Amino acid sequence: MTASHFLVTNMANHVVSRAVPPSLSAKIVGSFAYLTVRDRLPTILTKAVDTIHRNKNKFFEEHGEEGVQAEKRAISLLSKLRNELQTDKPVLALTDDMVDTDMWNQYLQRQHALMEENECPSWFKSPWLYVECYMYRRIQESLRLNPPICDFDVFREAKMQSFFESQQAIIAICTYLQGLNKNIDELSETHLLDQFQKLLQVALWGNKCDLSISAGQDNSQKSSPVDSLESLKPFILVDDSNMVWSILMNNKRPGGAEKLQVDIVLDNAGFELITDLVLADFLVSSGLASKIHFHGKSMPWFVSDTTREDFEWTIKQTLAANHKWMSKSGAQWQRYLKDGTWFYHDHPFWTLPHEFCDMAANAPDLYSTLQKSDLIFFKGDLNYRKLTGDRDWEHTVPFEKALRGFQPAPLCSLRTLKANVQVGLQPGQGENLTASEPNWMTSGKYAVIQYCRPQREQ
Ligand SMILES: O=P(O)(O)OC[C@@]1(O)O[C@H](CO)[C@@H](O)[C@@H]1O
Ligand SMILES: [Mn+2]
Repeated sequence: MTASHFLVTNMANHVVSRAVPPSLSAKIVGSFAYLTVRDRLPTILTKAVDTIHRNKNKFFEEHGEEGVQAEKRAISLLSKLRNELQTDKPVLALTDDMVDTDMWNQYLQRQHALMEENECPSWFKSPWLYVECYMYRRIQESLRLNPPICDFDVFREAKMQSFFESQQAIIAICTYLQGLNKNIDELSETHLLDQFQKLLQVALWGNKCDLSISAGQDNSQKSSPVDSLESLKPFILVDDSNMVWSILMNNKRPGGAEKLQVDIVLDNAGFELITDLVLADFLVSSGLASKIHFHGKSMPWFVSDTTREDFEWTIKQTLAANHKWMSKSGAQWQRYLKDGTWFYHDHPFWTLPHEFCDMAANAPDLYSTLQKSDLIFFKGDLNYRKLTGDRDWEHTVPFEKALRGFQPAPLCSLRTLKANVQVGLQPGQGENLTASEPNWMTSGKYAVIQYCRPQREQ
C-alpha cells in the first residue's frame, strides 16, 4: 500500500469513525441510561431475588435439601451482582460453561481494549447496551451455576401474569382475526391493505407491554386493541407501512415471488406475542406470505422477552382457552407449526450484547439465514437499539445509515420508543417533540414503523 493510499484509507476510516456517534452510557449523569442502571436494573435484580426466595418451598419439594442449598447460592450470587452494579465495580468474566460464554468473555476483552489505559469496563462507564444485556446474562449464570435449579426462569411468573391479565384484549384480537379469516379471500386489495395496516399497528402497540421498562409493574392490556388504533395514529412518528405493503404485494401479483418468507424477530411474551401470532396468521391466511419464521430468545431476557417455553406455552394456553375464537386461533397456530408453515428459532446471538451491524462477522450463520427472508420484522425497543447500535445519533440521520451495513433483507422495525435513540425523523420533528414532551423518547407513548430495503435492491 503506497503512503498516499494509506493516508487516504486512514482518513476515510477516521471520517467513518467520526461519523459514528458514541454509545449511550450511564457515564452521562442524569441520562436515561444512568437512571436505568442506577434505579431500574437494581429493582429488577431485587425482584429476581424475591422470586427465587418465594420458590424456596417448591425447590425443596422438587429437589429436597439440594434445592434449598441451590436457592441460597443463587440468591447470594444475585445479591453480589446487585452490589457490583450499584458500586460501579468492574464487569467480570462469566464462569459458567454455556454455548455463549466465550463470546461474552471475548466481548469483555474487546470492551477493555476500547477503554483508556488504566480503565476497565464497568457498569457506569461502559456502553448501556452492553451492561444491560450483561446483567441479564449474569442472572442466567447465577442459576446455571446452581443445579438443580439451572432451568428456573425468574421472569416466568411475571410473563404468565401479563398473559392472564390481558385476556379481554386477547379475546378481542382473536375474535377479530377469526372474523377476518372467514371471508379473507373476498377482500379487495384496498381492504386487504386496510386490514394489514390495522394488524400491523396492533402488533406495534403490543410492544407497549414490556416488563423491563416497568421493572415488572403491571402492564396488562385491558381494552380491545383494534378500537384504540385511530386515537393512537398521531403518535406514530414514522409510518413506512406502504413500503412494507409493496414487498408483500409482490407475492400476490402474477409472477410474484412464489414463496414469500417473512421473519419476525420477537420481543415480549404475553399480549405482544399474541399480536405477533395474529399478524403472522393474517399474512398466511391472506396469501401475502407462505412461510413465517419466528426468532425468540435462548434464555430469560429483559424480563418479558419470549423464550421457546413462552412461545409453546402461549399457543397451548390459547388452544386450551374456553373461548371459541381463542381456541380456534390456537388450534390453527399449532397446525402451522406442525405442517411447516411456521418455524421457531432461538439463535444465541439474540442474547449477546452485539450491535446488529456486528452480526455478519460474529454470527454469519444467522446472517445468512436472515438473507433468505423477503421481509424481516424487528419487534420492540431493544431490537431498535441494536439495529442502530444504541448510539447518540442526530434524529434526522437516515435509518439506513444508522444500520451501518446490517441489511440481510428488507426490514421493518415495529417499536414503541422506550430509550433515547431515534433516527430517520424529518428536520425539526425531534426538536418539536422535545419542546412539547421532553421524555418523548422514553415514555413508550410514541412509536415507529420504520423500513429499510438493502442497497443492492434499490
Ligand atoms: O425491547 P422492549 O421490550 O420493547 O424494551 C426493552 C426495554 O424496556 O429495556 C430497556 C430499558 O431497560 C430499553 O431497551 C427498553 O426500555
Ligand atoms: Mn422486551
